[in-house]
Amino acid sequence: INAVLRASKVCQKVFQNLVTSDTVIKKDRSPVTVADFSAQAVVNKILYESFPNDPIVGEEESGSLRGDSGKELRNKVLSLVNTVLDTPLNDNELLETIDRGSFPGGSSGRMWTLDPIDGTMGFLRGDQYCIGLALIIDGDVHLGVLGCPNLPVDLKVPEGERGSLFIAVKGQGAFQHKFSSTEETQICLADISSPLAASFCESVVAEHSSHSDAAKIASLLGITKPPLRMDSMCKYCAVARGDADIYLRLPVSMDYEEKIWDHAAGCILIKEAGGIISDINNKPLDFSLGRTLKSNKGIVVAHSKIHGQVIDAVQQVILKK
Ligand SMILES: Nc1ncnc2c1ncn2[C@@H]1O[C@H](COP(=O)(O)O)[C@@H](O)[C@H]1OP(=O)(O)O
Ligand SMILES: [Mg+2]
Ligand SMILES: [Mg+2]
Ligand SMILES: [Mg+2]
Repeated sequence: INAVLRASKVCQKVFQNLVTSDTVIKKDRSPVTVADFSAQAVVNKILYESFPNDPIVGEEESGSLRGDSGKELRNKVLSLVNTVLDTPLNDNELLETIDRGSFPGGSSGRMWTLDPIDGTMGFLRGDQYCIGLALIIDGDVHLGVLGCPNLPVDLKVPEGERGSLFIAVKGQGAFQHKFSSTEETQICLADISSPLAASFCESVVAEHSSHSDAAKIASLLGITKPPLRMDSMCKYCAVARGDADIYLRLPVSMDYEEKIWDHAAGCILIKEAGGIISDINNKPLDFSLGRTLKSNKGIVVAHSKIHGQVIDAVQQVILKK
C-alpha cells in the first residue's frame, strides 16, 4: 500500500509539473515516460526493502535511461524518485532498481507484477489511470493493490474528492479507501439478477477493445444504458464497487497477448468483491505462463448471477464474425 501510494504521488507530481495542454495536443508522451520509470523505481525499491528475494514482473526496463543519450531522462527520473523515497538512490541504483522488474514470470514460487502506470492515454488527458501491483504465488494471484489517483472516491459525486485505493487479499475480501485516509470500507459488486438492468464498461481506446462488438453484445442482452468508458484498470475498480456491472475487453486483433500486469490486481479485486472474471471463452485467466496471458483472449467480468448470460452473448457475437 505504501509502495503504490508513493508511486501515485510521483505520477501526480509529474502531471502537475510536466503535462501541459501543449504536451497533450502535440501527443508528446515524454511526461508519461518520466512517470512510468519513476513509479516503477519507487515500487521496486520499496518492495526490495521488505522482500529482497521476491522477483518482479514489471512493465518497464531501463534501456532508454542508460548512457549519454539517456542522461536527461535519467536525471529527471532520479530527482523525482528521490523526492518520495526515504533513502535516496544514485544513478546506478536507479537503473538496477528499475530492472529488478525483468523477471520472466512462470508457474512456481512468489513473484510480484507491476504496471507503474496503466492507462497512459488517461494520464495524459487528466482522466483515469492506475498503478497496479499484485502478488502471485505458484501462478495464483494472492494480493492486489490498485492506486487510482483521479478516480472519484464516489463516482456519483464526480466533482468530489479524488484518489481511491483498492486492496484485495485472497480469502479476505475487497476494500477501498481514500488516498487521504486509512479507513477501509469493504466493497462488492452491485447485486443484479438480470443483464437487462446492467451497465457495462469498456476502454476509451477502441484499438484496445472493440466498441462495435460490445454494442452488439449489449443489444443482445437488452442493455440500454450507454457504456461507461474509462482508461486503465480503474474499470476493475468501478465494477468491483458497483459503479458498473460488466467489464468487456473484446480482442481487436487476434495476435495481441494481454500482459499479466494489466490484469492480475484487477482479477483478485473482482473475485474478492464477489464477481466472476474469465476470458471471452469462459476460461479462467492463467497467470502462470510468463509475462503474458498467452492462453487467454479478451476479458469478461460480471456478477456471478449474470456472467453465464454475458458469455453466451459474447460467444454469439464473436463466433458470427
Ligand atoms: N491491441 C491491444 N489490445 C488490448 N490491450 C492493449 C492493446 N494494445 C495495448 N494494450 C494495453 O491496454 C492497456 C490500456 O487499456 P485501456 O484501453 O483499457 O486503458 C495498456 O496496458 C496497453 O498496453 P501498453 O502499455 O503496452 O500500451
Ligand atoms: Mg497497462
Ligand atoms: Mg503501463
Ligand atoms: Mg505501456
